[in-house]
Amino acid sequence: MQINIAKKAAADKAATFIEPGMTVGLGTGSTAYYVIMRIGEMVKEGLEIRAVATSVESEQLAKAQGITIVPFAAISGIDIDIDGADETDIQLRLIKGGGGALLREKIIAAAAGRMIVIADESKLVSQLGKFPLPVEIIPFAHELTMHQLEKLKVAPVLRTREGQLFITDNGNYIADCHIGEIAAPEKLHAQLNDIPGVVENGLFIGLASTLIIGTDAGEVRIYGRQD
Ligand SMILES: O=C[C@H](O)[C@H](O)[C@H](O)COP(=O)(O)O
Repeated sequence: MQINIAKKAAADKAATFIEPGMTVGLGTGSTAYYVIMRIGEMVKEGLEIRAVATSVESEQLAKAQGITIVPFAAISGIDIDIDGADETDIQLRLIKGGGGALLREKIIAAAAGRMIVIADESKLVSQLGKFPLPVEIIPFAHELTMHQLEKLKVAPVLRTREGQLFITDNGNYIADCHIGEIAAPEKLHAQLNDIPGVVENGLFIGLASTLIIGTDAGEVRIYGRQD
């Protein structure tokens, strides 16, 4: 596999914020892949941490790297969560869920003392919305839920994979909403989650405190909390 220098640079920097004894939230996606690999190296070098994962895929990758995954019943909190994003603005508002992991990602981000977002430069936008906003909906009467989404004029399209409906780790569907520029993300977030049948949407607002952008030259820029 060809290494993505920008994603790896952001991930390697994020891993430096991990301290011994921490409980770490592991994100999902091609950028989170690099941080899981880096944490795996650190564990092999003697770092003692425990982790929880935001997807089955990340849990399997972490275990394969020797990272200890603990059950949620065994922890009282999460010190740090490191995850990617499909889009981020300068205020650290995010669109997530391109890989379908948004619900578990948001549960873990909300429970974490700190969320660090890692991304390459292409993810940093002046206004959210070019990337279709993923909305997780339950299968029961999903046709009705889709009608409710249509009333909001968000142009929802049920996600498919290889001709079949995409199913999340939670057994739900994803409606990708083709909105264009989202003028008021906070308002839209509330409107979407007000629809019965919507489990969660991919707008992450007020959750991230640090954004690490990696560049193709292998450098990083940090936004938000720096320490
Ligand atoms: O559901 C997937 C997650 O929200 C990912 O964090 C997001 O899609 C970014 O993934 P990637 O780093 O592969 O662009």
